[in-house]
Amino acid sequence: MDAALRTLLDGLYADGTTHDEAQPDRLRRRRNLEPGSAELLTLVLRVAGARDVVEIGTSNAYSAIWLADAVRDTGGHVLTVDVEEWPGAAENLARAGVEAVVDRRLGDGGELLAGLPDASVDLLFLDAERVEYPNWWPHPVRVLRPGAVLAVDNVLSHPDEVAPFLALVEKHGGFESTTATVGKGLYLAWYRP
Ligand SMILES: C[S@@+](CC[C@H](N)C(=O)[O-])C[C@H]1O[C@@H](n2cnc3c(N)ncnc32)[C@H](O)[C@@H]1O
Repeated sequence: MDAALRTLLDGLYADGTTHDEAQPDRLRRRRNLEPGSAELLTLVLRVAGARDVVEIGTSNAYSAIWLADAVRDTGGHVLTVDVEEWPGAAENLARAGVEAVVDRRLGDGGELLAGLPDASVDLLFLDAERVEYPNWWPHPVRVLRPGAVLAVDNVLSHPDEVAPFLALVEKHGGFESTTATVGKGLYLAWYRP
């Protein structure tokens, strides 16, 4: 990542932290991915050579910018979806100069996944309302290509909320996984069906 983009991202993260500290309603907070988690996730993306990347939970596009910068190295693109139009999302993608590799949609993550073809995604990042993930089954796994990466944030900060989804993944089988003790806990799994 070039220094100018990192400066922009650091500014967005700092602004988001200030914003969220002053916002009592959890659902109105931006809840941006922690920088350490973004660094690890995008390193994994690059090492995996992931090209078709899907993010559920755009917020103001902080993590989408990280993903977009990484897919420029793999020749890929990012499809990111959110149920809400967050202030700043479009502007932030433009400021970062990554619009060409990002398809930003408004809608439900589960519906988006249900509409994707089988085995069409190289990296799926789930960063939305965690208790909804089991309702999306089997699509989070159905859409993964062999060798794809499944990433889920907040695994250590909200273990009870992600447990039902991770239990489905475990029961399905075919994953080599770990939870990185970075940020709020980033679950990373490699898919070998
Ligand atoms: C933790 S924030 C995402 C943060 C973002 N990934 C970042 O790092 O900047 C969670 C987001 O999920 C969105 N969301 C909640 N339920 C959703 C759903 N069913 N489908 C898509 N997005 C959803 C919320 O509107 C919110 O913007």
